[in-house]
Amino acid sequence: MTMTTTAASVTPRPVVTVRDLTIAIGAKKSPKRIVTGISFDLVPGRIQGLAGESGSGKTVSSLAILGLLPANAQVGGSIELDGTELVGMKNRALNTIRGRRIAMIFQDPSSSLHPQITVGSQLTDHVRRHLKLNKTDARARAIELLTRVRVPSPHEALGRYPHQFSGGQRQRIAIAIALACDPVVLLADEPTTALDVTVQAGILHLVKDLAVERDLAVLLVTHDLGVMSAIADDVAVMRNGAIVESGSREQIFTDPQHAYTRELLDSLPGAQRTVTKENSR
Ligand SMILES: Nc1ncnc2c1ncn2[C@@H]1O[C@H](COP(=O)(O)OP(=O)(O)OP(=O)(O)O)[C@@H](O)[C@H]1O
Repeated sequence: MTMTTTAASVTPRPVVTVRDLTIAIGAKKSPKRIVTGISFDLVPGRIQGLAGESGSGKTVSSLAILGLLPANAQVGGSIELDGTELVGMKNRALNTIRGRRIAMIFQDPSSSLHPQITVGSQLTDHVRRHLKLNKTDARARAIELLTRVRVPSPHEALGRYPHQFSGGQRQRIAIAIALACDPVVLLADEPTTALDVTVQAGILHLVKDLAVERDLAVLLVTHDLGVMSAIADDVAVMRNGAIVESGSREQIFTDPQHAYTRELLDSLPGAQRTVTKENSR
């Protein structure tokens, strides 16, 4: 007898919905339009990619989700987190969401790590502040997180400073801090761009595994289509502040519809293009 089930085909409800997002930055009377009405969803357990060349508006869009745009930015449209509107939300309210429900990692892990504070203190201060854990529980949590992101010798790592780790390990530590409060959303902006190719794959697979095991909705921002094809489930391609095409990874990489997407794929070096296509099957 053949068993059929519909459960596997049901995509979970998005935790973040971005609708008609517009962003302009600059003087009130003549701001520069940077994002011109983009829409996408972030779904638990899935990785949504935002691709496109430098300056297309990827970073600005992800910063808008965190409410981290400069004061002279004008934001229109809607960004909902579990039904709560974030656009126009007061900074104080946003502060409780940032780092707690929505976390972010950046290209340069050093930007999320204090150079003069031990890794242990950075992790335990974070969980003690947000989760109100006592010292012992915070330390146990820090070790558990470092173990999960596969930082070698987690107990010793707690007493070391960021510069005593390699770039890849620093990014793992930044990921541990990002995960410390069990966020529902992870924004990853060029998380492997500063790393050696050999180190990149490990970080990408970690992000992918974490998305699945923690039901984390991930926004992966990168200009690198090789990175995108390695782990994204869905891809939106941005150009000049607009999304020109979006679809599943497979569709974007094997059957691109928009001329600009084809142009981006064609600009990849031959070998990488083959890998990228193979990754997406
Ligand atoms: N604070 C700001 N004030 C004025 N313009 C800005 C500001 N931040 C970004 N921009 C402009 O917004 C546009 C989009 O920048 P953004 O960083 O989002 O691009 P990107 O697609 O992420 O590219 P990259 O990978 O190079 O960061 C660029 O033209 C940039 O100069």
